[in-house]
Amino acid sequence: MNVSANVENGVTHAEPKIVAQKVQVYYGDKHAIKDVDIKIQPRSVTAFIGPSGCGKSTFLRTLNRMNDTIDICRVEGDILIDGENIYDPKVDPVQLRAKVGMVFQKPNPFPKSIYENVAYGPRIHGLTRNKAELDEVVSASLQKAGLWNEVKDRLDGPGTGLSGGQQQRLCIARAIAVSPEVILMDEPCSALDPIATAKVEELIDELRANFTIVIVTHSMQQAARVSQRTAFFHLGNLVEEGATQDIFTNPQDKRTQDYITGRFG
Ligand SMILES: Nc1ncnc2c1ncn2[C@@H]1O[C@H](COP(=O)(O)OP(=O)(O)OP(=O)(O)O)[C@@H](O)[C@H]1O
Repeated sequence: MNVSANVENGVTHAEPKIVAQKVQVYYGDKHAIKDVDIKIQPRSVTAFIGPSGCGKSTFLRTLNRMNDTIDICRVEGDILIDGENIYDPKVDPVQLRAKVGMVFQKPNPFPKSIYENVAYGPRIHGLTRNKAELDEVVSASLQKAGLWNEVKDRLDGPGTGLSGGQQQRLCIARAIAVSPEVILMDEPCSALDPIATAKVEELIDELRANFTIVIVTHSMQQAARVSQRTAFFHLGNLVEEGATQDIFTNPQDKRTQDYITGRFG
């Protein structure tokens, strides 16, 4: 954890957890992210919003090098997490993705038991020494994901047998189990009904006490409900970023204003 902070006008500013500088992303010749600079605060929720195709998911994926898995994708610029450039050749992307976990649009539990879904990461990363420790990590992760009471009597049952909302919370438990510092969420509620969505949003609000969360969402209401900071993207540009309340009530750029008032998107 980065503990340094400074105080300005009585407001405490923590050191940013993530600093992106002059980030460009290309898919072949297509310039999908253009010169993006952003600082992401620790232990808070930052929402990425903007019209379809503006580059929200592409930029999100630069934060744990998920774009490395796309052949035609090229990333330029620097992304520092706790001051370390994650694109440095000495960074192991597998370790990076344990530190910067990800939850996807569609819940994607492994075709294994609920227990195994959560135990898999700690096991392959060698985080526990014995079965008792692994059991403890599995139960703690399910508790943090708000799923323990619903599944504690059926840990051997298949993860895919849960409801969609429970599956998404299982995927969040799986991400938490390897003790990440950052959790990236790419439209985590888009496949869920309103009740399951509300539960996941409540969970996101609880998780920000311990994790830095970045969420891509199509729902401005969701961004307003769950995030403290909001970044608006348009045609590959980061148009503006600020306190969520300011972005929604007093946007500085006409494009942001047009988007939040429903004039395009
Ligand atoms: N794998 C890919 N190969 C080629 N082009 C891609 C790929 N993924 C995304 N793009 C293009 O990059 C641009 C940004 O896409 P991206 O999915 O990041 O936008 P988005 O804002 O997340 O959109 P949506 O809200 O619709 O999910 C789009 O023009 C898209 O067509």
